[in-house]
Amino acid sequence: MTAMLESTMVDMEIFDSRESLAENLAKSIGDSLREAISERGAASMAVSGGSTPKLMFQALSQQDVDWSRVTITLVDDRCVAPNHDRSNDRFVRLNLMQNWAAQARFLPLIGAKAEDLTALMPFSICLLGMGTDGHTASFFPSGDTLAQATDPKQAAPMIHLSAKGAGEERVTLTLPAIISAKRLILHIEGAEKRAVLDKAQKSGDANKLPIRHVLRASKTIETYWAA
Ligand SMILES: O=C1O[C@H](COP(=O)(O)O)[C@@H](O)[C@H](O)[C@H]1O
Repeated sequence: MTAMLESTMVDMEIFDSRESLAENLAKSIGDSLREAISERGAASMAVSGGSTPKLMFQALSQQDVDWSRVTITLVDDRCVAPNHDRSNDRFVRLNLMQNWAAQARFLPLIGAKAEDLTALMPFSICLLGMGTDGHTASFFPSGDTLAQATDPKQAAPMIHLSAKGAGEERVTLTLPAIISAKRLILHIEGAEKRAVLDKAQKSGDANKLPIRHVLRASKTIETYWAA
């Protein structure tokens, strides 16, 4: 299914089960990583945390890729210790940096230097998630630096943000860093998130459903969804 919003194309791939989505998305990302390595000798990938990508990360970690040529960083993280149970860094290390993918290089977002992130851009893959409040990355409604984070002319690749609904202080890639990715993927699951995405594709205030900033600024976003 393809939906059009202004200049954005939302290509939605719908799966019968979350397991099938995880397998298919992992294979597709594996293909893109292999292609980037064969064309440029290296690949870079920015991934989201939360809970949704767990199964997909486990499948991706078993893909036959020359992981020693892949650098992985985060789309966003909570400013907590790397062993904290709400750390996206920890989530990625436990679920993605395993099996074959243990050979990949990991660049934690907390403490990353702007030049180290810029060196990875444009990312071969940028994998986004979305909360039921319409946040993506750490673009939270009412975030104190939401305007700077979503400024299409923002030169910094990452920024700190605090918001009432976000819990801890956050660090997030900025909009230009996200939408410049060669492949931009949104992975969401469940009827509630599907309804939020449907709503976000209609006109309305982007600061209230911040996924709209990405939808409106990117040309194409591949969306993977399962109930
Ligand atoms: O806060 C966050 O939430 C989103 C969505 O997480 P999920 O648990 O609903 O999958 C996630 O994409 C983001 O990386 C995370 O920091």
